[in-house]
Amino acid sequence: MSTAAADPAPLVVRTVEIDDVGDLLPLLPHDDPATTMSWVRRGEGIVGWGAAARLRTDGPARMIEADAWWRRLAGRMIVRDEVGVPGSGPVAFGSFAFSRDSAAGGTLVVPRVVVGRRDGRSWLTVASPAALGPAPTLAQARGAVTPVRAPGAVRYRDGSLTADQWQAAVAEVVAAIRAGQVQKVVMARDVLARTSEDVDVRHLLRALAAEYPGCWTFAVDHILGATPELLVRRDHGLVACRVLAGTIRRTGDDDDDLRHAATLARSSKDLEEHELAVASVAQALGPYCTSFNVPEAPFVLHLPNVMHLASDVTGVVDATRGPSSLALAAALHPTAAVCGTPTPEAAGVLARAERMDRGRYAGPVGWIGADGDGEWGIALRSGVVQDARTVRLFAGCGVVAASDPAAELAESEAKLLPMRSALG
Ligand SMILES: C=C(O[C@H]1C=CC=C(C(=O)O)[C@@H]1O)C(=O)O
Repeated sequence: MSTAAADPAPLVVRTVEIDDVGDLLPLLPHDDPATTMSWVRRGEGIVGWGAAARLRTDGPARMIEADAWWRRLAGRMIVRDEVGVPGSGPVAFGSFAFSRDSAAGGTLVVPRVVVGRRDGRSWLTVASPAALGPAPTLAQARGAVTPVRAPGAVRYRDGSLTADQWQAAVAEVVAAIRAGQVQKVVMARDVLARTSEDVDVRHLLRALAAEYPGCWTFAVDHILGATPELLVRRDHGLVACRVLAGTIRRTGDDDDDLRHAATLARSSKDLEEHELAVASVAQALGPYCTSFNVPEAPFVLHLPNVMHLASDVTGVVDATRGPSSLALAAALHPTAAVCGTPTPEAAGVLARAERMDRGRYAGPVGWIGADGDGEWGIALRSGVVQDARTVRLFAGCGVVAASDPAAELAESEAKLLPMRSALG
């Protein structure tokens, strides 16, 4: 089921080129987690604020309904785009729950203002129901800017399970895998952060982007984070997915880390986890592609906190009649990197073992343009702003027959680190 504020009047969308803005994140004018949006990597991408149109969806068809709503809305817009690059012109940011049964559902938001930067070019997009007026300026579009605040002191407490309970749950899942019920299950846990000052999402986003420039720093409708995993990008018919599964922690010592990277690349436990994740992407994407490439072996992706086995899967779809980036995200979700193998059985096992609703964590997050192109990540290494001073952090680990609960707990702590250090 979906609800939009009303069937909105046709939006007028205007994009103009502006002087190089440098950093995008400092442009965000306010701290409202409902209407502060980001999709930024290595200083490029888009940020947005305000809401010219908004859709809320639920249930198994939450992404497909959102895709249809966007197609209808985009089809009725009056557009003047003087830049014509991915992310200019009309865009909607979205985030969707991991589970079809989650109360968290999904959201698509068309920001009132978007600022983008790509290949040295910067642009400003303004969307409103008004008639096409004079070209907007960045200062007008930002309006009143509030100062960025740090969250102050932070106290952490257990989420749905204590660390011991979570390790016991992982042990039960390992037993179920060894008994042949499933092959792989991704087990997640949550931790609650309580801050002494109100949370300003801009503070967290800037810290994440500074520490994890190679990740996509995202924010949409209360969830934010820095994810290394690209569920799908569609750009003029070219489709790309960055599949991650199989992890080792960084030690901080470069020589040790290089040795660990070599160990990871040979680890049969991690290679098994990774192969299952790649297979799930290949199976879901294959039917939509006219050609398709899956690398023979993964490479090791180095992040400041962990290293992952990574594979870049690419394909070609029909750019005019093929599925949109959001439809592809719907087809791919949930991959075995966040759910397990086989998908339905793993989803059942994790729902029982985790004893929590994952909400938007591990769901698709990203943006879509009027032509259906866009980028969708998996909302990992993330937190949900639950109220002014509470952020719920999440992290998960792929569990296979050879997994050890204590090692998985340590891995989940390493994956919580980006959000913990952003909180200060
Ligand atoms: C589920 C998460 O990570 C996935 C992505 C990369 C590596 C993973 C792993 O090695 O377990 C997980 O499959 C998470 O970060 O919350």
